[in-house]
Amino acid sequence: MAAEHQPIIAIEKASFTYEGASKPALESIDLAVHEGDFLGIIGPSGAGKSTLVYSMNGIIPHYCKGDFFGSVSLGGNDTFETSLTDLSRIAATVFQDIDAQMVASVVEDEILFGLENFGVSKTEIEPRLAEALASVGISDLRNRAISSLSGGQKQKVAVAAVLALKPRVLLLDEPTGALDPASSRQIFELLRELNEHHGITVVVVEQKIGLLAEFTKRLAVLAGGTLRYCDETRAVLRNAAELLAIGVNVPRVTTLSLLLHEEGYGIDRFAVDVDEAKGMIEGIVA
Ligand SMILES: Nc1ncnc2c1ncn2[C@@H]1O[C@H](COP(=O)(O)OP(=O)(O)OP(=O)(O)O)[C@@H](O)[C@H]1O
Repeated sequence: MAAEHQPIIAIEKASFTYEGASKPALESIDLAVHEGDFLGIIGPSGAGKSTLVYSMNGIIPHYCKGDFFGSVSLGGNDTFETSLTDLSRIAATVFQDIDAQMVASVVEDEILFGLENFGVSKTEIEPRLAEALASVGISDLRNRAISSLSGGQKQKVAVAAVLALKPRVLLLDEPTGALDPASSRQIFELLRELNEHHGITVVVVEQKIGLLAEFTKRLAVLAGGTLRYCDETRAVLRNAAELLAIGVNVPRVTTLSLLLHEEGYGIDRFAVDVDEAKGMIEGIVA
């Protein structure tokens, strides 16, 4: 296979059991993410979503103790054989608890910290810092105290700090968990911009199904440590009854399609957005 066609993340038969746990958090996961993908990961609480992110960025097996089977490669490097430092040059992670992730008290210092740690040369630091702030749209926050920022602004600082490191993959674990709907949407608009115009592969764990439906290209559904679906977002969402049964929400228009189908309206293709729902209802009325 030509190198450019190899997935940037390739997970093969990966299983992981945390030390002391009675059952695996991940079981026999096969998942390939190609460069340019925008993959959403969803599943009920305890499904293994964070564990899957940790296995993509090398925290598993390097940092979390437990039994790891199978293989994961990141940018063609086996995560088992590659140091966390080298892996972090390929994939940058924005963790669930951004307050715990922040190390500095002022925005520009937060970004400088990563650049200095990565050994970026002095002449390159300023342009990278300015570019990272600009690409996230927060150049005006450069000298602000992080403690004075809103949740959405902090999330953008966290994204800028990892973008300055020029990763090929951006991994985010519930980046909108603490945000209101408008700020959540802004974060996804930013992720789309980074994906479409900067060529960054995005993998995001997220509970807000409306955002996943609108912004992601593909969706992976985890439940009980196993991968139940992984396909184009719209194709996955059409499995409305199955998703609801495993505790995953679907867009409201998809639930409506399911209800109409159960009422005997013969819906053969469930709507996943408002336009499709409009077409479906016009069809029924006609
Ligand atoms: N450090 C740990 N030690 C032992 N078990 C753990 C540890 N971290 C997670 N687990 C267990 O592994 C399983 C998967 O957890 P994980 O955090 O990956 O799920 P999740 O889908 O991200 O959940 P949530 O949506 O609640 O964040 C759960 O059963 C959890 O209790």
